[in-house]
Amino acid sequence: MTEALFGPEPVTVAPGAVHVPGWLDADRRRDLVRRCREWARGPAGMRRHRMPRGGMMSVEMVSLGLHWRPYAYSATLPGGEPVKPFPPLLGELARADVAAAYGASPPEDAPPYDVALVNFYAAGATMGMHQDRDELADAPVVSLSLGDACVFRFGTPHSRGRPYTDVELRSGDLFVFGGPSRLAYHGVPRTRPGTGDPACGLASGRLNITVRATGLTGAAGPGR
Ligand SMILES: O=C(O)CCC(=O)C(=O)O
Ligand SMILES: [Fe+2]
Repeated sequence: MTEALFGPEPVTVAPGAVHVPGWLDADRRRDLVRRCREWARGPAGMRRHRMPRGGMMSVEMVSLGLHWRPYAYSATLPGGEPVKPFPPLLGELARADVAAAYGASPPEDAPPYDVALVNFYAAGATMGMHQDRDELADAPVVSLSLGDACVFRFGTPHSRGRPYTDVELRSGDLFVFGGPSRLAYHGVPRTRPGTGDPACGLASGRLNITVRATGLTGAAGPGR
């Protein structure tokens, strides 16, 4: 493996969209899985959202910093309970992730990372093609994958259909999408049960963490 010899090499999938295979080392993977388990616990734990047309999402998710539901952020959960705080560690990690993907740190005055969505894919769970467009800030979205591998479908900002690239995301991989790809359609048409990484502490299923800058937690936003 050249990765073992040279370390993780970024692969540009589309302008501003970079895949860094094998980015998280084993200690970081284990630590993130342990943290995800804490974040997943109730109260304010993982839930499946109903889509506007009535169907349920197959992915379970919890958000940190602000509550996300299709398709908006709010400062509290629907029952008024507080949202789990955004962990500073994820903000620091996201900045390091952007630097690893783009070869340059985000500018000092970049909008701060303030929200993370933690998704759990049990066997059979999928995510349809969508844009991440509920954020006001244009900072790149940072995505970290743990556990089972998946097919991550990455398209263009223009349509949920072709052209797109299918990227295999494995445990420890980083994917960053910003710039001209910030609003690209993307989704997870399948995971690959049994291809995971039991040493990271996840016996089955796939975890994905996306870290985002919403531009909403300043004075005027719902995070106030
Ligand atoms: O699970 C993934 O890799 C993608 C997740 C995603 O697109 C999202 O949470 O908006
Ligand atoms: Fe997304």
